[in-house]
Amino acid sequence: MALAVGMRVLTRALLRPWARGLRVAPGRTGPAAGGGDGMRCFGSPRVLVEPDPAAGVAVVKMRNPPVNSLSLEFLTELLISLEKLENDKTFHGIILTSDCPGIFSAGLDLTEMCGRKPEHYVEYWKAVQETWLRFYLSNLVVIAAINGVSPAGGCLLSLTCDYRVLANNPKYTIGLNETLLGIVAPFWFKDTMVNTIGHRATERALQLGLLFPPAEALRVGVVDQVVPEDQVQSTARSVMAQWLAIPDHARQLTKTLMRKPTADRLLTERDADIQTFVRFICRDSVQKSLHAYLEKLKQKKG
Ligand SMILES: CCCCCCCCCCC/C=C/C(=O)SCCNC(=O)CCNC(=O)[C@H](O)C(C)(C)COP(=O)(O)OP(=O)(O)OC[C@H]1O[C@@H](n2cnc3c(N)ncnc32)[C@H](O)[C@@H]1OP(=O)(O)O
Repeated sequence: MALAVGMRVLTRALLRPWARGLRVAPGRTGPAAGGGDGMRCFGSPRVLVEPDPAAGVAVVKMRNPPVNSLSLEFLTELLISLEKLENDKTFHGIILTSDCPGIFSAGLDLTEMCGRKPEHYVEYWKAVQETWLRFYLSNLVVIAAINGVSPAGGCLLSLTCDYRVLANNPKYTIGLNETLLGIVAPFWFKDTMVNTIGHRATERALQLGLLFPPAEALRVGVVDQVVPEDQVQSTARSVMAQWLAIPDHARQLTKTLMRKPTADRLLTERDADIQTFVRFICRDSVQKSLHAYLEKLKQKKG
């Protein structure tokens, strides 16, 4: 039932004008294309997929410049790529990384949550929920190769993965910093963090809106490994090999066992969660905070 609702959201998204024609954008044969067996890179304007069929792995590169903010279009393209890889028996694992230098993802797109109509907020929030559910429950092994800063929704996206490798650069901070923007991480953001680093560490991190630099992120457990920047992709590949050596069905069932209770909470409260989001985001005080935050980002330049 829940899956059917999810499929409807995805199908509706695919029917949108900007989503048409996104299914396959054939490109060059990828450098990781498994020794020239002819499988090409594919993807969409904002998501580049480099398949390595010999290894059963695809590298999914986010390229929504300048900061990989998770706009409605971008989320839809990510979902389409994930679905395509899940439906292709060649692939058992994906490495999620960024094509934008120094930035993994700036999180949810603030312009999707500012000055729009309530109907837009409903549509946007459904896409955010769907992305979290799909990545969190994916049967594929998903490894995040975090090659840049990763606040809020960017951090959440990495937390849906099975393993996180972070580049050792002090600028590459990661965390759920929503409170700094005057907003609140929803319960399923919080649950995902609690499942990763525990209750007390989450309580502190979320209230203070902490963005952890690499050493701290490793210490608290937000990431599993910190490596020199030029070793992020190779490390993600070695880790992937280790995970893929486990019998798939046993690994998948274990993942489901671990994650389903958390996902079920959102699945049963999905509509209420949308209403809560829309009510919250429509508040004058919240809109003011978000506008001020966006302005601050813009003024930083000048
Ligand atoms: C009772 C409970 C109720 C709960 C109800 C729910 C409540 C709502 C929950 C919402 C959860 C929100 C999750 C989020 O993810 S919010 C987004 C958080 N993200 C951030 O705080 C990051 C902001 N960005 C930055 O810090 C920097 O941009 C960054 C470090 C990522 C990069 O810095 P850099 O110097 O390289 O680039 P610029 O800052 O100059 O940015 C370039 C342009 O990009 C625009 N930008 C940046 N981030 C975003 C964004 N997240 N969304 C949209 N646009 C973004 C920035 O404004 C620049 O634009 P211009 O070129 O036009 O100036």
